[in-house]
Amino acid sequence: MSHHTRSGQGGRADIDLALFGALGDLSQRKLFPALYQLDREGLLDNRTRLLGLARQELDIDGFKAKVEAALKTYVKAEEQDRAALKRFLARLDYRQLDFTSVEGYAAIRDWRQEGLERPMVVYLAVGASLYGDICRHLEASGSLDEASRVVVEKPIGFDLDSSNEINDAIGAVFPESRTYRIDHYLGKETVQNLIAMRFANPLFGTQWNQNHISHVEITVAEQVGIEGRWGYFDQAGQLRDMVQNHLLQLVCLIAMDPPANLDADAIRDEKVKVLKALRPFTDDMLGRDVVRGQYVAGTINGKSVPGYLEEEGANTESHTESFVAMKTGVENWRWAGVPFYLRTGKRMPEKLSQIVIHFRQQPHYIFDPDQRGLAANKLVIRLQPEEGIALEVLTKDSGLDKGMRLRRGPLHLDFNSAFPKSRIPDAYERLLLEVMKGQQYLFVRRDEVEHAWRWCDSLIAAWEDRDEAPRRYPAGSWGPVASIAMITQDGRSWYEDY
Ligand SMILES: NC(=O)C1=CN([C@@H]2O[C@H](COP(=O)(O)OP(=O)(O)OC[C@H]3O[C@@H](n4cnc5c(N)ncnc54)[C@H](OP(=O)(O)O)[C@@H]3O)[C@@H](O)[C@H]2O)C=CC1
Ligand SMILES: O=C1O[C@H](COP(=O)(O)O)[C@@H](O)[C@H](O)[C@H]1O
Repeated sequence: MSHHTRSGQGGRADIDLALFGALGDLSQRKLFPALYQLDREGLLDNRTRLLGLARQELDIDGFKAKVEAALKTYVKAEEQDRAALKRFLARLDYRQLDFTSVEGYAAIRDWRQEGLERPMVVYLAVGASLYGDICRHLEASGSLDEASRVVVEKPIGFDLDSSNEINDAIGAVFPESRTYRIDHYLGKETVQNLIAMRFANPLFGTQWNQNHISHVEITVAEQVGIEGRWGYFDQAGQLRDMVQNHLLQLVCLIAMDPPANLDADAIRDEKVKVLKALRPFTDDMLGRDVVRGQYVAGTINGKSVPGYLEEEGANTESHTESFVAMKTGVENWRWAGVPFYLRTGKRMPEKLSQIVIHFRQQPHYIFDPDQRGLAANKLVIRLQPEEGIALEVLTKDSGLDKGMRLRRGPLHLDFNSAFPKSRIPDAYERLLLEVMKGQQYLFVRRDEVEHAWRWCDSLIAAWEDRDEAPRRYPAGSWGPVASIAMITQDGRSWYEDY
């Protein structure tokens, strides 16, 4: 049986996992908790082993103590289960390793000897500058076989050229069919529901085009600032950090044509077509259709927070954007003339990720002329918090004195109350499980990364030519006033029923 399809006893994931950067932030905060949850849910094969790799000298007990502490911190108290924790810790092993030197990689090859009958997943929870070295050293040390898979984190580069270098280095060792590029937004429950909602419901399937949709809005607002990551973030900015990957993936899932089936490449082929059809930015659009912002000191939930230029390690000259809003479009038959308004920023009043599909009005209006603006449906897809989908519909206002007054109200599917018993898994749980099963549909293919960068690079080049300071916005606000003007100039507004 091929390693690719093997799923182990009872459909459980039967792999060995080697985790590079096992003591880093991502591993401790996200990956170990996700792996623990998979184990607790009975989704890991009894034989599955986890090897932590990091620079620190630690014995196995010291490593287990760190992982246990991370689980106690990052797993909800009611989900901590003594038996599951014991079983999980028993799977762990640890090797100290300098990732840049091939010496020491033999330890991975030796650890593999026990598990050769099942595939090894190599997870690179380290900066992308190390991906090339690690892949080469894994190969040179004989630690890999024809079934080994690699998982890599974002950001894949800083622009198209640097992403090509990184992808070439990975591709020299791992073929595309065994490379899993993470975009954790693809692991979020509601993001996957976009596929189910669009392609399983004829109601939406027939309406999903420029004949029926007037515009699309995507807001990904974060309450956090840059969380001590000045060194990385100031080089990147919100366009590279959030738009190039997460927001463009959301655009793809909203805009793509129906795939022929649910195979990874069928889905990814359709996403690539969307990325290729994104309207490129020209210089004259910059002032009108794009707003860059940077937060200054303000207040969130009654607490004062510093401005971007006062963050730890800041360089006070920086013009890096912590907010971006833009109007773009997908230039094809389905979406011609439908604006896609995107906005994302740090230090906004609340954490909120949502997509709003605005449907067109009826061709002929017969109700109160004062209510004309109300008369259209909106589909609100809430990614976080409180995952759910609401369809805003119009009904008659009740009461004898109301005549035929219209009233807006939601047909609402709140995942937590509709399906109270089902825990909504963290994105990393889903993604890790899919890698273990050898399924690639929730991972980003190389050409998706390339087209996304090509589009972003055109915008960045235009920004660099202008070298304008970003507009200021107070922390705790919804971004620069210009981002509101950008949409009101089209006679629309950002959806505000939060
Ligand atoms: N943290 C997050 O929430 C997210 C992270 N990512 C991506 O995930 C990756 C990891 O991020 P994060 O966990 O935050 O980074 P960290 O810096 O916290 O972790 C990286 C780990 O790798 C170790 N390391 C670095 N170089 C070497 C080396 N030469 N030899 C051995 N060990 C080494 C570090 O060890 P030491 O501490 O000793 O230097 C550290 O433990 C990055 O690509 C990041 O962009 C993506 C999305 C979210
Ligand atoms: O990839 C990243 O995502 C987080 C936001 O993720 P979310 O799941 O909390 O919405 C962002 O804060 C970070 O800067 C970025 O690198």
